[in-house]
Amino acid sequence: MSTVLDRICDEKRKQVTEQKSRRPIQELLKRAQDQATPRGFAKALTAKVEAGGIGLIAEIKKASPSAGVIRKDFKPAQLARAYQRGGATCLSVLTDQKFFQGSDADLGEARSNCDLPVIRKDFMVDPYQVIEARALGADCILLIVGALPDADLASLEDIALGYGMDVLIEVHDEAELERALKLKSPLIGINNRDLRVMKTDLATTERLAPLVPADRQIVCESGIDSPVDIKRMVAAGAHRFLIGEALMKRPDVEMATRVLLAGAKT
Ligand SMILES: O=C(O)c1ccccc1NCC(=O)[C@H](O)[C@H](O)COP(=O)(O)O
Repeated sequence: MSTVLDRICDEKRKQVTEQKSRRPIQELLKRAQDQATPRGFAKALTAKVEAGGIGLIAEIKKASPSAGVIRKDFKPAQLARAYQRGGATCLSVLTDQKFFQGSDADLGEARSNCDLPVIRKDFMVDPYQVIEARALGADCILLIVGALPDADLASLEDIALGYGMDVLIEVHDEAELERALKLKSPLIGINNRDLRVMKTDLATTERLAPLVPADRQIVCESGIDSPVDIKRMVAAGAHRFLIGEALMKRPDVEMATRVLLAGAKT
């Protein structure tokens, strides 16, 4: 039976084929080359954690397959500024249109309105999208182990690293973690959301975190809703967090970010 992740990736493959005929790769390569150096996504997270803080990747997410529309008043520039003022270390911007109601323009708008490093949160299945991410200014990309064979993961990772971008490698179980550890990137995202059945369980991080070697950095992803959740995940060994819905559903995103981070400290 096909899962939501399968459907999203199939759709991506179709979109990329269309995009390649509309915008030739040469044009993208030139734009990617012309971008300023990436802002240092992993480095910013590590600096925050080494200073004793929580490395928060705050997500700009209008809608999702699991929640439907999360935020009607959706202005990426304002949200980016609010997240930065609230104490986020990095931003995640969902650029998928069909399933998340995001866009490439959201990424540009968010990034140009703050100083934070930004991950292009999308479903990468083709080198074209990685080059496109850099052409849009992204500082990091996401690779989902469950979506791609090892050889594709390695080649997409190499392209991103070649541009000086960081790569967040996302896993959901032990077998995917084993495959992730064959790659070069230190950032290992443990997704608490099972993308096959759309259920979220923080016990996923508790189970997998002890299996992540000390030279890799865990990013705890999805389903974090409160300071209590953060403290529970810190106890499991995670100090970097990717949080979307819990912040996006609050009218005052800056205050919600502050409250979450302050509560996690006490
Ligand atoms: O969020 C979804 O419903 C979803 C469905 C299918 C594929 C990916 C999905 N989410 C992407 C993410 O990784 C999350 O947006 C991110 O981890 C933040 O999660 P949350 O804090 O629970 O919004």
